[in-house]
Amino acid sequence: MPSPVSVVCVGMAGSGKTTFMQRINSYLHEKKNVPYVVNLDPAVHSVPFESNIDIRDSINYKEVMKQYNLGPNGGILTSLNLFATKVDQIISLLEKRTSPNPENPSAKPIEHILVDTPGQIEVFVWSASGSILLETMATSFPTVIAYVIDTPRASSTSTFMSNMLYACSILYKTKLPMILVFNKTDVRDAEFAKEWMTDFDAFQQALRQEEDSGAFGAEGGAGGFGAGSGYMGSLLNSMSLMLEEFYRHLSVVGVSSMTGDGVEEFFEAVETKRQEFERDYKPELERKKKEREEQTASQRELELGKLMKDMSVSGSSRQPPRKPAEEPETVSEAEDEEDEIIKRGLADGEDSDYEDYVGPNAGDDEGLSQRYQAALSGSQSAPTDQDNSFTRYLRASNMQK
Ligand SMILES: Nc1nc2c(ncn2[C@@H]2O[C@H](COP(=O)(O)OP(=O)(O)OP(=O)(O)O)[C@@H](O)[C@H]2O)c(=O)[nH]1
Repeated sequence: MPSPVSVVCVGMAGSGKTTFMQRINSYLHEKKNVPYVVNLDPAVHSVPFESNIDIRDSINYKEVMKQYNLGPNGGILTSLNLFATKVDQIISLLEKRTSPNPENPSAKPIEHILVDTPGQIEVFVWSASGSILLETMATSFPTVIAYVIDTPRASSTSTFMSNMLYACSILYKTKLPMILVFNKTDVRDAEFAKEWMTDFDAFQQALRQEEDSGAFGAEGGAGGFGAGSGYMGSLLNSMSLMLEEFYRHLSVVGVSSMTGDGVEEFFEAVETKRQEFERDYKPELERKKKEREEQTASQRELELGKLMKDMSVSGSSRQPPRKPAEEPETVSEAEDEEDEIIKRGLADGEDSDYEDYVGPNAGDDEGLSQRYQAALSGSQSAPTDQDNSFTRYLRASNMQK
């Protein structure tokens, strides 16, 4: 059985993300292939579908704004940051729900995880918490980005190009397979967009038509805009050439979230991208994960080494005490000496007791080092009481749904 795929919907405010989520959710319900729905938008008033995990259940966005004295975007960002601290519990919950249930083997395991994100796209895509959530998700499940575009509003060459550049930057940032969803096809068919992405001449022709109609300003005008020779025209031209390579890595579908047109095609694209993820992205992600783990392990080793060194400096008798004959010659030397005296706990400057002190020997160092190793590795994996209570909370809220 193929592994469950996670579909993360991103898109500019008003592109129809939520309506699209509602549509694909109801499509899967119709197919008796019930998805697992995650809402990551803390500021949304009401969602027209049921979420299994909802950021709003654990984070009160309005309260976050008030407590941290933040504006709307800062509030969303901080809410996401708070939520991201519990990403491990969320992933283990998702893993549990997507694997076969031993108590009910006939129950169909979840095949799709649908994730809705905040309308302020940059708050999610360019924030550390957004990256953490996406990366962690991608290390557990094949993850696909569905970038929703408002087709009627992308029908001029310049807005189309702005949208493509935005999509390109998201692809570059997330490094995940992407599907371009041209939404609202009941208002404007997406054929023009597909054509512009595959046929450079068609895009050039549309560009020329817009220039001729004066869309970028009159010929010989202040900006020098004009037929064929204008700044905007040549910029759009070279950008569309540059984006050719980017287009090749995308799946493009036209959808109407209103009528449901194109939804089947969308899920075909999801399947193609899931396979692509397994083939191309997963090995790269695993290589990076291994690299990070190795880095963390060597960093931990380094910290441990430093810790052991510090302990032997402050606690052992390896450092010979300064001879009383050596008088300090400068103020800083005098201060250093005073520090030394405080360290030894000999306020009167006599160091006879200090000579008697026996620091930890090499065998003890080793034992201590092992104990620290154990403690450090333990602190990485053992869930705290707080973690457990959050998991219980998530489970409870999930059961109610
Ligand atoms: N005609 C038409 N309108 C649509 C379609 N999808 C969404 N809309 C409309 O577009 C508007 C915005 O839709 P939303 O789903 O709220 O968009 P959103 O991207 O979630 O918006 P934010 O919550 O601000 O991020 C609403 O008025 C929808 O009714 C569609 O396929 N066709």
